[in-house]
Parts: sequence; C-alpha cells; structure tokens
Amino acid sequence: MEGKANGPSENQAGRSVSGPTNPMVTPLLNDLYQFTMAYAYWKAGKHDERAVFDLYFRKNPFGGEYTIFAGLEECIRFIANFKLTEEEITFVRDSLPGSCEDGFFDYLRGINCSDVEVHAITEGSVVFPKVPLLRVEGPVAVVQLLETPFVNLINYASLVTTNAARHRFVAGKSKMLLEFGLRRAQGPDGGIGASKYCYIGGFDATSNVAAGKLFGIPLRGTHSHAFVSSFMSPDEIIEKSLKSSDGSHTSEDFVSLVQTWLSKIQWSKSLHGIFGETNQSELAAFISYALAFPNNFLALVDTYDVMRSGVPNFCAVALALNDLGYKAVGIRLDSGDLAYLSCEARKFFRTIEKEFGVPGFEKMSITASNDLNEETLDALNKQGHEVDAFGIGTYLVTCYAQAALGCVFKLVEINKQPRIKLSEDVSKVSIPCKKRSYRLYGKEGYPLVDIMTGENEPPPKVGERILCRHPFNESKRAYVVPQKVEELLKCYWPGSSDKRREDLPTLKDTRERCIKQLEQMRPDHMRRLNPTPYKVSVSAKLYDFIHFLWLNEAPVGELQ
Ligand SMILES: Nc1ncnc2c1ncn2[C@@H]1O[C@H](COP(=O)(O)OP(=O)(O)OP(=O)(O)O)[C@@H](O)[C@H]1O
Ligand SMILES: O=P(O)(O)OC[C@H]1O[C@H](OP(=O)(O)OP(=O)(O)O)[C@H](O)[C@@H]1O
Ligand SMILES: O=C(O)c1cccnc1
Ligand SMILES: [Mg+2]
Repeated sequence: MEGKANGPSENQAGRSVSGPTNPMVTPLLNDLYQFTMAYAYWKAGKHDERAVFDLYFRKNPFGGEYTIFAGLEECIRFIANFKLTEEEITFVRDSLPGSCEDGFFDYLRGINCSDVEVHAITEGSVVFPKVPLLRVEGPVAVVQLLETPFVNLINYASLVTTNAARHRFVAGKSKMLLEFGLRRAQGPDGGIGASKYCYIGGFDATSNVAAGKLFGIPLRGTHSHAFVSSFMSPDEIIEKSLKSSDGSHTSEDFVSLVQTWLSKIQWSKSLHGIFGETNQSELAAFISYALAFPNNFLALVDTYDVMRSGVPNFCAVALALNDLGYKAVGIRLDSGDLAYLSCEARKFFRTIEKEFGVPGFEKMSITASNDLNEETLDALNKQGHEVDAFGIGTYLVTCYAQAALGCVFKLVEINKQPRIKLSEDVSKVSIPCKKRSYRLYGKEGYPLVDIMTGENEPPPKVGERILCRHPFNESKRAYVVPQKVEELLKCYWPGSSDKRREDLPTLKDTRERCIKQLEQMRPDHMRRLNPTPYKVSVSAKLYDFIHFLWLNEAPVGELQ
C-alpha cells in the first residue's frame, strides 16, 4: 500500500525508508495554519532559524498510570520521504491569500527533512506524561509543517496500543486475544491502524486481511450467524463424502456419521435429557463448515440456543471428524452470559470425553465475543469462566473509554534560546530547553523515575545519588541512587548531523519490547483501581531554570 509518490527514499545513511503505509499521509495532511505560519516565518526571514520542539502528552489515558508509545515508524517514513509535489504547491498557493509572494513557493519546492533531526523513545516503550516522546530539531518553518502529521500519527497509535495492552493485562498472558474491530473502526485507516497497534499492544491476531498482508500479523477468524442461518437442513448437503485425515479411507456419508453421533450423545447416560431435537439449520451449517475445513472446524454456537442446540451439534460434528482422524478446534460464544455458558460448554465437553473416551475433547477451545471490554473481561475473571480466546472489536478499536490521547508539540528552544509556554493550568506549562531524558532503575529492577535534564548536563550515573525534582511542585523531590540508567531519546533521523541512525525495529520486535516493558513495571503502577503514579522529574538545574524562565516571561500583575 505504498503510494507511488511515497516510494522508498535514500536517507543520510544511504538506507532506504519506504513511504508512509497510508498514501494519504502527505505534507498536505496538515492544518492550514502550519502553511500560513511557514509563510510568515519566511516573510520575516526567520524560516531557517533552528528550532527544537518536544512531542509529548499530559495525562495517561483510561484512568491508568502508563501509556505505550507507538506510531514512530510512520513518522520516520513520513519525513524520510517529505517533499511537496508541484500539484501540492499549486494547491497551497491557491489556498493562501493572493498577496503571498512567489519566492515562498520556490522555498516550499526546495524543502525536505534532510536538515531535521529526530530523537525519539523506541516504539513499543512504556512512557509517561510530560517526557518527550519525540524531540524534533530543524529549520522552524519545516519542523512546524511536521507538527500536525506527527501528532496525528502518534495520538491514535499510542492510544489504541495502550488500550490493547490494558485488555491484555486484564485477560492475562495465557488467553488468546483476537482483534475483530475492522467493521467498527473509524474508517479504513482506523481499521488498519487498530490491527497494527493492537498487535503491538499484545493481541495475538486480527481478522483484518489487509493488515495481515501489510504487516504480517497472524490472521484468525471463525464464521458468522449468517452462515449458520443460511442453511435450512442437512438434506441440502449434496457432497457428503470426507476423506480421513491420513487419506487411508473415506466416509461416503459424513452427514449420516454426524447424525449417528448426535443421537448417541442425545441418548448417552450422562447427557440424556439435557437437549432434545437440535436445530437442523445449524447442524447443516456446521457439517458444511467441517466438510470445507476438516482441520479447522470452529463453530459459532449461539445462533439458536447454546446448550440445547449449538454445543450438542458441534460435538456431534467434532466426534464424526474425530472418527476420521481430525481434531476440531472449538466453539465461539457471541451472546448471553459468557461466564456461565463457557462453564456449561466445558462441562459438556468433559462429559463427552469421559463418556465416549475421546482424549483431549475437554480441552476444546472456547472463544467469546460480543461487546467485550476491560470491564467485562474483569467481570468474567471475577465470576470464573472457561474462555480460552476473546474476540474484541468495537470497544477496543474505537477506544470507547477515551477518545484521544491529547499529544502536543511544543517549541522548547529557538536559536539556542530556551522557550516556555505558560498557562493558568500548571499541568499545561511546557518544560523548556533542548533536553535529554533518562529512566532510572531501582534495586529491585523496576523503573523508579524518569528524569529530564538540560542537553549538556552530565548524565545520571549508576550508583551516584541524584536529586529528582517534580517539575512544578517545589516540595516534591527525592534522591535516587540508580542501579541502571537508560537514556530514552535515541536518534531515529540524524538530519545533517553525523549521528548514527537507530534502525527501525520490526513489528514483532516492537511487540516484544512492549510486552517485556510492561512485565518490568512495578505492579502498583499497573493495577486498574487507583494505580500509583509513576514519577516524572527534572534535574535540580533544569528545575531552577524552568522557574527562572517562568518568572522572566510571566508579566507581573497589578492590583487595582
Ligand atoms: N458473565 C458476564 N458478566 C458480565 N458481563 C457479561 C457477561 N457475559 C456477557 N457479558 C456482557 O454483557 C453484555 C450483553 O449484552 P447484550 O445484552 O446486548 O447481549 P446479549 O443479549 O447477550 O446478546 P444478543 O442481544 O446479541 O442476543 C455484553 O457486553 C457482554 O460482553
Ligand atoms: O462485539 P465486538 O467487540 O464489536 O466484536 C465484533 C462483533 O462483530 C461480530 O458481530 P456483529 O457485532 O457485527 O453482529 P452481532 O452483534 O449481531 O453478532 C461478532 O460476532 C462480534 O460480536
Ligand atoms: O472471525 C470472526 O469470528 C469475526 C470477525 C470479525 C468480527 N466478528 C467476528
Ligand atoms: Mg455485536
């Protein structure tokens, strides 16, 4: 899905970087004001002034105390191929007032990101408010044009990855998590993005075929109620034969084999009386699905009645498949009390295993779906359930519990002069200066605190005590003796500098990083109810400077 205009480009290190996954990501995927400001910078002769911007968010989403950073690769793909086409320049010209001078459009024609430096936290990392996810340095007019696309590429990516990670946290490691959201996602890009980022956040697979092709994410799926109700009765099945799994023999009438098993189940000692006649439309659908996929037979059992029809029908087909050497996969429940029904279905499978001596039948996989979210997963856990896999769509991909992460892109330095953005609301005051940030680890191996310092301050050292200060609250400070120090910002786009460019990790590596980092967090930061906030701090020197600049920039009020 790489657009022609966005084909691979050579970067400074001579390695090519493909264009953004979504060809709609172009320099025009921007707010108009970025272009009007670019013109005004240019008109003022200021466009090449070297600026440093930080991209960060102010508050963790979903009432939690952590966020997963995602979307970096798409940002790097964007800047690696950043170039306005003639057509785009014409459109910008037509969109700006006629008084704009031609020279500006010649300037636009010449710009790219070869002089922009991007330092970023590695994608898939656990991150916290106020700590820059990206530090972007370059000519102010060019970097300004990156604001909207960067924030756009990171906001939803990080939000949905965090949402996926939270679902994984509640479901537990051992459950299979399937992303089923495409039909409910906010348009095609929302759907593709959700599949990619839910995978990073710890989902195992997606139903989205395009995402499977684009990113190599494992594909999984079952079938729908329409498939079940489209059949009328087993009489309509014409091709009834099924070869055994090892090819040694053929059942000429698989339908009869299933029907024989169904009556055996019905009249068995332990199951007699649980159900009578099962639904024949459903039975026909299951048989047809098994004939089509004898090695992957999984049945949606809630179209008519889970325990009186779906489960017995499934078992009859599974036992017939077993006669031919095939192992059925399991069932999907898509309505009703998922805790209760999963336990009842498991009991049924256990009884079949015992009664008919089919080893492993009890372990048949149970998938549950239907408006699942963190809360319903938590409720199911508390009640006790027998679900092995969860298919989750709407609440996951739309990030129903919180619509946006609220990333911002703030100027922190221009021409080596630190800049600050003040606000009545302290949480909105920006942290000035071109900075470095570090994660300090404690004795038990957990991350203790993130600390930001000025660019030229000496880095924190292992075993050396350092004062970590809350950026805005004078009384909140603590000494830390780190056992490990990790510098957070790495150079992902060196611009014209001679820094080494960090390789973009594969999707699988990013997913593994995310899972590993989450496991490393102290459990009290992770719990769902009243989690402990993770500390984000600044060095003593940066603290003093922030408050010096604050006083310098804030006008003194006059009381009348
Ligand atoms: N044991 C449970 N505890 C808590 N929530 C559950 C449990 N089982 C299912 N749910 C949730 O309860 C909701 C049930 O929704 P709803 O009443 O619309 O569906 P339904 O009646 O089961 O299905 P349908 O209307 O499609 O036949 C879903 O969000 C589902 O995830
Ligand atoms: O419930 P979600 O988390 O969004 O997961 C995806 C849903 O999509 C499918 O059915 P759909 O909702 O289209 O129809 P249904 O509700 O009538 O089964 C599937 O059966 C799930 O229920
Ligand atoms: O494969 C499935 O079962 C599926 C896929 C998308 C949405 N709901 C269910
Ligand atoms: Mg539904």
